[in-house]
Amino acid sequence: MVAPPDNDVLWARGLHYSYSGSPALTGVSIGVREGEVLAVTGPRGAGKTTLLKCLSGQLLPDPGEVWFNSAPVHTLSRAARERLRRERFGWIDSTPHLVPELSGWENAALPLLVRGTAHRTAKQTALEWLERLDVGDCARKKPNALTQAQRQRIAIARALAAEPTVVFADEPTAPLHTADRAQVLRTLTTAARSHHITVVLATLDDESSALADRSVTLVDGRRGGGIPVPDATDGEGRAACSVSA
Ligand SMILES: Nc1ncnc2c1ncn2[C@@H]1O[C@H](COP(=O)(O)OP(=O)(O)OP(=O)(O)O)[C@@H](O)[C@H]1O
Repeated sequence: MVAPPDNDVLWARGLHYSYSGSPALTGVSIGVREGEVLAVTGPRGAGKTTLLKCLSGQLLPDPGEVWFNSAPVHTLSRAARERLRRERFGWIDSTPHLVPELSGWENAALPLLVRGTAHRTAKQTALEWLERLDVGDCARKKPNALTQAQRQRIAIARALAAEPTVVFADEPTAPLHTADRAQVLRTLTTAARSHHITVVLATLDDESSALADRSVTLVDGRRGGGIPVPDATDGEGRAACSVSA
């Protein structure tokens, strides 16, 4: 086995994945640098979600290798991969999956409470993240009293509140109105950068990938040509990186 480069928080080589014999990834290799926001773009069905699931240990590539912080993920047991996901990764889906019985802040605090964070600290942290995502007024409401956009902002707060090493965001602004999309995505990327959280963002949308440091394209389960983001600077003035082939 070839060891991954030290500065890649995630590194994957030769990823293949098929659903019942139908290929979704056919030999994708990718490195994700620590602290970067990497956009994975490509048309519907290109394999973006499957790639994020392989990188996050939800799916096991067959064959293929995934390394996190220079340690192999693809050889871990299911339980060890679940623990890794719980402790080091966050996931934002294209639709918010909140626990209906819990209030907004309880949903946002859930990963912290599961980790054993003190109740008071978990609540305080969750409330701060809800404020940052402009849903502070939803803290005491149950999901069924909220709009889809409010629920999605809570799901984003939940993913960030636990300050994971990597957040995987699979078309996270899909349920939002166009006017909300850029603002929520900017909040997500700015917050992630200020907390040194790496983001792998699957998106169909050019506006979203413009907020990333780097962009890679999938076409039919393979890497297409990468598009360097010409002048992607965020509020902190971070410069764009070029694509690694
Ligand atoms: N659970 C599944 N069972 C069978 N086929 C699947 C499943 N999930 C994805 N696929 C197929 O695998 C291929 C890649 O899908 P994937 O969802 O990874 O692509 P995507 O780029 O994320 O697409 P989208 O933008 O539509 O979400 C597609 O052909 C899709 O139909």
